[in-house]
Amino acid sequence: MIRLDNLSLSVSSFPMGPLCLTVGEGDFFVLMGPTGAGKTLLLEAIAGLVPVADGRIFIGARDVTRLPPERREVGIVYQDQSLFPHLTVRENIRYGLRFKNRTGPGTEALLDRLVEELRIGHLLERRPLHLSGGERQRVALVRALAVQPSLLLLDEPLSALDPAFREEMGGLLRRIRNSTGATFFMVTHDFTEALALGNRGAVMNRGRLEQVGEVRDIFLRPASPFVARFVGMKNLFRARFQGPHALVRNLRMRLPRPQGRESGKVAFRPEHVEIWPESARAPHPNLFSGTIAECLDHGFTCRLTVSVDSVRLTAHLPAREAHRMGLCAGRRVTVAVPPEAIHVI
Ligand SMILES: Nc1ncnc2c1ncn2[C@@H]1O[C@H](COP(=O)(O)OP(=O)(O)OP(=O)(O)O)[C@@H](O)[C@H]1O
Repeated sequence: MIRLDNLSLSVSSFPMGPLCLTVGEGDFFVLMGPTGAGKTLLLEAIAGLVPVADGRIFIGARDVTRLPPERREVGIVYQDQSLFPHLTVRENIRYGLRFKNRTGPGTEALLDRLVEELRIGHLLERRPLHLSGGERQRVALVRALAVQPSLLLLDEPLSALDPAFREEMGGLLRRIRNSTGATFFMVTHDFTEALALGNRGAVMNRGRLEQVGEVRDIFLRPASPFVARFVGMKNLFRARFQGPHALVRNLRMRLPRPQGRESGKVAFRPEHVEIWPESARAPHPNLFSGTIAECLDHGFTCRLTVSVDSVRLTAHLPAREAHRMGLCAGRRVTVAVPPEAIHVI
């Protein structure tokens, strides 16, 4: 549905690309990356809002590289919502419909459904200035979805909503994507959102795509140390390989499979590290005795740092579990790292 063919942009002093990317029809694609990585710029390039220095952009079968935004047939929902300040909510939504020449009973029925589901019925006669950030975001979503674009570009569309409503709107976006078959391309900073909504995605860093693939793969099998750190793989170590084992300093860890090279990096998620009482016999090959160096309470979860010889392992546990076990700094524990949780980079 979207194909970027060696795309380069040069906006001010920020060089981007060359990028190659294919987003399939009907994908819910999530673009992640640290602040300033170039995510919004890429979205804007696809929409036709920033000039292309080199390469091509295809949407469907059409080469849209030189087409103006209004001829690309994409919807866009911005972080700052970009509603017309002098029009009411109703007029803002209708403007999009008229502009795209979408009329008829089907459109009216969809509009009614969207107004109801995004709960903006009571806002229709107001102007954007008199709406909260979350209300403006909902109006912008209705305006973009009402024209039934085959490609919808979303720049953090849920960021101004409270957590409960955010989850609900995420569910709504997924339902709309499923029922329309449209392709969604969404920038997000929220990992939970990326995992819950996206089927495919990418991580961007300094104007380049570090990894493209299934969202779960990005979180479980990062392709580079940068992606591993970005997606929260707190345990990332240099290692030497000996057949099916990795040596991280003095720790010998069993790997899921033998490695054909001498050295590299191993990474595993803190959520996959298990903490057992010192005396327990955990059913794992990778068991290490250590001392809790730090126990940080995050409310519903605890982050533990455990010193095992000179290696510091990080584990995330449900807070209830950590309290039940009486975990605190100085306690001796057994740490288990399931081999299948270890990813080799
Ligand atoms: N119109 C512009 N003119 C010049 N520089 C720009 C323009 N838009 C963005 N930039 C610069 O390009 C870089 C990438 O910006 P971009 O907004 O794409 O980042 P981002 O990944 O979306 O960040 P965030 O997550 O903070 O929204 C930044 O250094 C920014 O200052």
